[in-house]
Amino acid sequence: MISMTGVHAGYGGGDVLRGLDLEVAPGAVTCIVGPNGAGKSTVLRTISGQLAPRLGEIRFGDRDVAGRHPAELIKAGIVQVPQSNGLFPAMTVAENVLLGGYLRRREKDYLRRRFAQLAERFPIIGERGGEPAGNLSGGQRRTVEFARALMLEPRMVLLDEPSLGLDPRSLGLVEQAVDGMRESGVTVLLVEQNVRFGLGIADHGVVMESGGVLKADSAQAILDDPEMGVLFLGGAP
Ligand SMILES: Nc1ncnc2c1ncn2[C@@H]1O[C@H](COP(=O)(O)OP(=O)(O)OP(=O)(O)O)[C@@H](O)[C@H]1O
Repeated sequence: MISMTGVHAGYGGGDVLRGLDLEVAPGAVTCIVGPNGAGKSTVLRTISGQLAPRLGEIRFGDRDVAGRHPAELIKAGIVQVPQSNGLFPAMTVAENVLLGGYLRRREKDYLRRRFAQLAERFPIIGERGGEPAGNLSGGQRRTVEFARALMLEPRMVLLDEPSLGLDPRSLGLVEQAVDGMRESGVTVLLVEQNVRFGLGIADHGVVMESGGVLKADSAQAILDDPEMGVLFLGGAP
C-alpha cells in the first residue's frame, strides 16, 4: 500500500529520517513504536505531505507521492488524524465532521449520505451533532476526529498517538474505531507511546530507532520479543 525507500527528511537542522525503508501492508493495521525522538511522527508527516522528504521514494499503490501537497494526498486517499486537540471546540460536532469533506464541499448529496453513514457507525455524532465539540469528553472527541478523517472514504488513515490523554474506557472507543477501519478495508498506520495498547490493536509492528526501522514483524512477535522490552518499549511488555 505504502512503501518508503531510502527516505531522508527533517526540519532544517539535519535529517530526522535517515534512509528509512518501510512497507505498510494494505488493509491491515500497522503500529510504529520506538523511543522519543526516533522519528515516528515524522514518518506520518512525510507520508501525509506535511513534510517533503529531502531524498527517497514514497510509493502509494503505483504512484510516487513523495513531496505532494497534503490536499493532493487527501484526494489520493491518504488522511492524517493529528496528535490531539484537532477539533474546533466552538463549532458543532456535525460541523467538525463535515470539515473532513471540505474537498467535496459542493457535492451536498454525497456529504449528506456519507455523514449519515458515519452517524450510524459512530452514534455520538448523531446524538450530539448539534452541540459544540468542546462539550465532549476526550474519548468522544477522538471519535469525532476519526469520523472527520473518514468523511471522504480514505484508503489509508494515519493516526498520531490516538491513545494520548485518554482514560481506559475511552481506549476501548479507539480500538473499536480502528477495528471498524480494518473491517471496511482501510489501511491504518499508527504511532503509539502506549506500546501495549498500540501493538495490541495492530496486526503488524515496526520498531524505529534514530530515524530508521530497527525491526518489522507481526505486532505479537514484537510484543513478545524480550530484546524489545527495556530498551525500546519502556519496560517489558
Ligand atoms: N516541527 C519541528 N521542527 C523542528 N524539529 C522537530 C519538529 N518536529 C519534530 N522535530 C524533531 O525531530 C525529531 C523527531 O521527532 P518526532 O516527533 O518524529 O519523534 P517521535 O519518534 O514521534 O517521538 P515523540 O514521541 O517524542 O514525538 C525530534 O528530535 C524532534 O525534536
